[in-house]
Amino acid sequence: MRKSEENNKFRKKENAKKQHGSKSERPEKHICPPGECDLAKKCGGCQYQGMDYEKQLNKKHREVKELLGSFGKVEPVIGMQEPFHYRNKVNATFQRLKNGTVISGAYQQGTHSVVKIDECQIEDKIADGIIYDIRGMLRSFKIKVYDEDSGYGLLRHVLVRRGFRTGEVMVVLVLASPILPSKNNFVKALREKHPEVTTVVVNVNDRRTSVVLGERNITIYGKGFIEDELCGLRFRISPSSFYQINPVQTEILYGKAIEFAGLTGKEKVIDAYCGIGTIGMAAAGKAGSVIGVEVNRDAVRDAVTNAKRNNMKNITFCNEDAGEFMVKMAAQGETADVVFMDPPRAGSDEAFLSSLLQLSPKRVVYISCNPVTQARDLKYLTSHGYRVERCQPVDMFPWTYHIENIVALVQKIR
Ligand SMILES: C[S@@+](CC[C@H](N)C(=O)[O-])C[C@H]1O[C@@H](n2cnc3c(N)ncnc32)[C@H](O)[C@@H]1O
Repeated sequence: MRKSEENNKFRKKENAKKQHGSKSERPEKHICPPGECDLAKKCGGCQYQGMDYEKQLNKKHREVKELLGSFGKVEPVIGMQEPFHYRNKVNATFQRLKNGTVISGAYQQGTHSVVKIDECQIEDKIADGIIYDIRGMLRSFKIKVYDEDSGYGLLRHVLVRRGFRTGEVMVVLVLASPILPSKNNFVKALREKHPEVTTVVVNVNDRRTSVVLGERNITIYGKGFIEDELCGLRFRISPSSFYQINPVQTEILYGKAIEFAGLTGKEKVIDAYCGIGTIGMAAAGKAGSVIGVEVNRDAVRDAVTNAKRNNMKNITFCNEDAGEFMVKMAAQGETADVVFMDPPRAGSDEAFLSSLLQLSPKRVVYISCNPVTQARDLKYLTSHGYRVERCQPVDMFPWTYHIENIVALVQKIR
C-alpha cells in the first residue's frame, strides 16, 4: 500500500457513478492490479492488496454470511466508489536504524520492526505528507527517536487526524517525556511547510507499552482538538477520542443505522459506546430523547460540547462503563425504546446484554467492526427474545479484511 498511483482509468470510469448500495448499482469493475503496492506483504495492513475491489466486497459478503447468515439475510456489502486514501487518521511509528537513518511507518505484521512508508494508498495524502516532513525536521531540531529496547530517546509516534469536511488538521507528537525542545520553532517550521495544520498536541507516553497514546495531552499550538462535519452536524474530536476513520462510509453507516432504528420522534433512545456522540446526535432529531454512554472521559467531554455546539436539547451523556450503566438502569426499573450499541472489537459483555433484556427495547441496532464477536452477542440476544430483522455490511476498510456490520434486532412476538 503506497506510492501506488491510483488507477486513473478507474477514477475516470467511476467518478460519474454514485455510491453503490446494491450489486447492480456497483461499479462494474474495481481495479488494483496485483503487486501495485510494493509494501503490501511487509506491512501487512492491507491483506486484500492485489485483489479486485469487487472481489473484496464479495469475499467480505461471504465471510459475514458464514458468521451471521444463520440469523437472517445478509445484504450485499455497501462498498466505496473510490476506495483510496480514505483513512482520516494516520499513525506513524518512528525508528532509528543501525546506520543512523530514521524511518517512519507501520510495524511489520507481528513484529516490532517498522516498515518505512512515505505514502500509502489508503491513508490521507495530506497526513502522509506531514509525517514525511516531520521526519525530515528531526535532525535539525535534534529530536531523538525513542528506542523501545533501551527506553532512550523522545519521539515515539506521530498521529495526524484530518477533518474530512473542515480540512482542520491535528498533529499529535507522542513523546516519552513532556518536553519538546524548541517547541515554538518546531511548530513554526511545521506550519511553514503545512499551513493546514490547525493544532499541535504533545501526548506523553512514558510507559513501556505498545499502546500508542499516553494519558496526558499538552496543547502546544491551536485549540487542542479538530472539528469535523458528519451528517450535517459539527463534531469536536480530541486526540484520544474515537472517531470513525472513513468519513465517506461513516455517513452511509449512520444513515443505515438510523433507518434500522425506525424512529418516529417519540422514542427514548440509548446510544451505548457512543464515543463523541455521533450516532446519538445524528438520531436525536428523530427521537424523543437520547442518552449516550461512553467510558472514555475525553470523548464524553467532546460529546457534551458537541451537543451544545449543535444546539441539541434532548441528548445527555454519561461517562461510565456501558455494562455498569445498563445494570443500574435495569435495577432502577428503567426502560428504553431503541438501543444503538457500537462496542469495540471485543464486542459487548454479559452485564450489558442481560441488562439490555431487562430494559426491553423494541429495537436494538448493533453496529460492529468485528462480526465474530457480533455473532457471539447475537446468539445471546436471539436466544433471549430477539430476532434479526436486517443485516447490512458496510465496507469501511477497503483493501483490508476488516468489515463493519449493522444488525437490526426486534423483539420476537410472544
Ligand atoms: C467502535 S467505537 C464507537 C464510537 C461511536 N459509536 C462512533 O461511531 O464514533 C467504541 C467506543 O466504545 C468505547 N468503549 C469501550 N469500552 C467501553 C465500555 N466498557 N463502556 C463504554 N464505552 C466503551 C470506546 O472508548 C469507543 O469510543
